[in-house]
Amino acid sequence: MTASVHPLPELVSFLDSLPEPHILCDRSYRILAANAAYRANCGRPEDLIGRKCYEVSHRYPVPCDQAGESCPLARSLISGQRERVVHLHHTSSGESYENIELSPVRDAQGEIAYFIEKLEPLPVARGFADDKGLIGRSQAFRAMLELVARVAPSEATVLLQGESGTGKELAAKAIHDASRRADRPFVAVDCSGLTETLFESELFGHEKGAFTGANTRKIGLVEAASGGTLFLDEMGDIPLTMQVKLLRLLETGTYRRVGSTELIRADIRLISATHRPLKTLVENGQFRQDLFYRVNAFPIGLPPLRNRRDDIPLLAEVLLGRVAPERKLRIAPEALASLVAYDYPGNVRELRNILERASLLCDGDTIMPNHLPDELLQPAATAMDDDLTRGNLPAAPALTPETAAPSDEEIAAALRNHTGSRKALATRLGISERTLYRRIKGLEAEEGN
Ligand SMILES: Nc1ncnc2c1ncn2[C@@H]1O[C@H](COP(=O)(O)OP(=O)(O)OP(=O)(O)O)[C@@H](O)[C@H]1O
Repeated sequence: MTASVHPLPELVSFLDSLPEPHILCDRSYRILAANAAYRANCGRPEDLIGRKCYEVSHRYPVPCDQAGESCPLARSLISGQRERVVHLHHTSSGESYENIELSPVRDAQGEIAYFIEKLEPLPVARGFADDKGLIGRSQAFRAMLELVARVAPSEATVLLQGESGTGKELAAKAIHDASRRADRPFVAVDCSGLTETLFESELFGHEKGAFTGANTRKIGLVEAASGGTLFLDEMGDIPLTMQVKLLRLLETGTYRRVGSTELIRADIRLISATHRPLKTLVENGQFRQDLFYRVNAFPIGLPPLRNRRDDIPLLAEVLLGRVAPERKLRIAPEALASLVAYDYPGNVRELRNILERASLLCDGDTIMPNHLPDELLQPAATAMDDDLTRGNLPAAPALTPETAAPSDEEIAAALRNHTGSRKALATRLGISERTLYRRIKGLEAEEGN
């Protein structure tokens, strides 16, 4: 039986028949009824009925829009229609992201009298207890998550744009997991690692004898992803000649294996990612405009970590639990202050690496400043001077999608001067480690010519 204080028996019994958690509120945010699914999720009737929805879900003393979040009830009162938002809610299993759908219910005079709120857990971020999901609470992160949640159930082609280590692959996987294709394959392809000749046969497969070394017939990644999602990472690195083939696949929905004349129908959803500004590449003639419009149907920007600094304490805590699950490590306030002040050219990946290293250096249960790398402990200018005296590269300005990738000369100079690991160098250049390897390979090939 639905718990309620309201004499609306038909509506209340209808709510109780619904499997998803639902509540009925009045215009002043008061919960009038909660169905069984909601009570199982969020608490006993005496803790719910008559209380304000923002107190129950958020533990806020004021409505969400006065606490810096968007409030679907306030929005619905203005728009007069159904509103959807993504909120972080307190549930019986801890904090978790929920899709909230709020529908107004009108009285006989046509005035909005009540609201029905439906809650659905968001498969794109199953809460922080999950060992893989996206983590964040900041405004910039929520705006990104809301787009991810909205586009996931559709078939739209998505372009994820953001610096290296901002979580593009994690977001792509989240979209796949929340889509109708979730139980089919998610196939990730690193386009920067593929040479021109490999690109076509890897993507489309080849027939036996199609070229020297093709001893057997091989299915391509498009076929392997059939029914699921194909994730093309580092889309900006696809050579122009291959862009034509990709465009044809997207336009016709068909492709041919190398060495075959048979047309095969592709059943994939495409998600691509880039840390390079595709628009600038189009202007420079390095990326086809027609392909750009195809892949850019639904762009989502992933914010760099330094633009969502308020997420660092939460990220640090959850990531520490992920890198050292068997230990109960905590972070000393001084160490946390250094973590929050740092700029993270390598974004969340760099934070994760810093925490992994700190957990290995820490014998006790508290991460102290001396477990953190030097560059976090010095003011920016001092860190840079120090680096210069050691002959290391000064921290490169972090690459944003608006700025260019480092030139070959910059990479060659960085390689000559850098004494640390390749991982550290990639971080400083603001590119992923695999991109650095590819660029070094390119430089070596040039030197060999
Ligand atoms: N919001 C986040 N919450 C939790 N972990 C994250 C988040 N963003 C990134 N990470 C972690 O940071 C690392 C890098 O993430 P990911 O590979 O998705 O980044 P990327 O943008 O695809 O990087 P690249 O452009 O270099 O391929 C992974 O270990 C991932 O789990």
